[in-house]
Amino acid sequence: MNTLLQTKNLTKSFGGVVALDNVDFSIKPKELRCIIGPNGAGKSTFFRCLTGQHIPTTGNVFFKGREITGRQMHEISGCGIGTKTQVPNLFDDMTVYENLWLSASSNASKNEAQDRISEAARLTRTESLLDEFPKNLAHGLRQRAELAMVISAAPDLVLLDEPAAGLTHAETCQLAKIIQAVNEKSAVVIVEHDMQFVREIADKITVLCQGAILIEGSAEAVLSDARVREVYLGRKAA
Ligand SMILES: Nc1ncnc2c1ncn2[C@@H]1O[C@H](COP(=O)(O)OP(=O)(O)OP(=O)(O)O)[C@@H](O)[C@H]1O
Repeated sequence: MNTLLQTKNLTKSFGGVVALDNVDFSIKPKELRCIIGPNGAGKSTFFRCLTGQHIPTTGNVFFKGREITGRQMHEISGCGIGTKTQVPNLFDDMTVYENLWLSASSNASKNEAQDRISEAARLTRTESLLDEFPKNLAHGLRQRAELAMVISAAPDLVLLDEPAAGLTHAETCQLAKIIQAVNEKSAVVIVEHDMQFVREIADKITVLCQGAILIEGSAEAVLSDARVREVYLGRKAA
């Protein structure tokens, strides 16, 4: 299987605003892709059309060759797509372990779920947090626990919406390493504003601008492209 996720002519309009305009996008299994773009480029809309938070106006989304266009979030996660939005997904009154158990046991036997939790905690370096309640965790630790919950379901694809938001520099560097470890098992698509984080982690980048793909390619080629500097990075990048 060469393509894990694919969109064809993906379009989303809000009244007269075309937020996403005929986007053809694809990623391979185990790929790590960052999606960047200026404010209003359509990044969140694209992310939400993949996760089931938005129903596309026209166009299609395929995952492992099966059409998933317009399916609900729980159906999409059941197909093997794990999503971490900016909205907290941990239950505050359950321990981190219990949260991970909910995710891991949804589609696995008891033993397998236990193994998945151990692996998710190891990859996200949350072993010492398993008995904690999420409400008592500082932002950076909570973000790691949230990621652990997502990967406890052993998804083939992990979608992350601005995972570095609100993190310190040290936490951001650590998150980059954690995501690279997660990427050894799953493909990862990241929508991100933090360019330092993108530079650190990105292998391949897709740039959205005015709802369409402006350019995509290796991080080096994309970040040095004049059009990208103009629309996204501006003079600061010079
Ligand atoms: N629910 C909505 N109703 C109306 N217009 C919307 C809605 N969501 C997004 N838009 C519009 O669609 C366009 C794309 O917005 P979107 O939030 O996807 O961009 P973005 O790249 O994620 O921006 P940002 O980086 O600022 O978060 C913008 O013009 C925005 O105003």
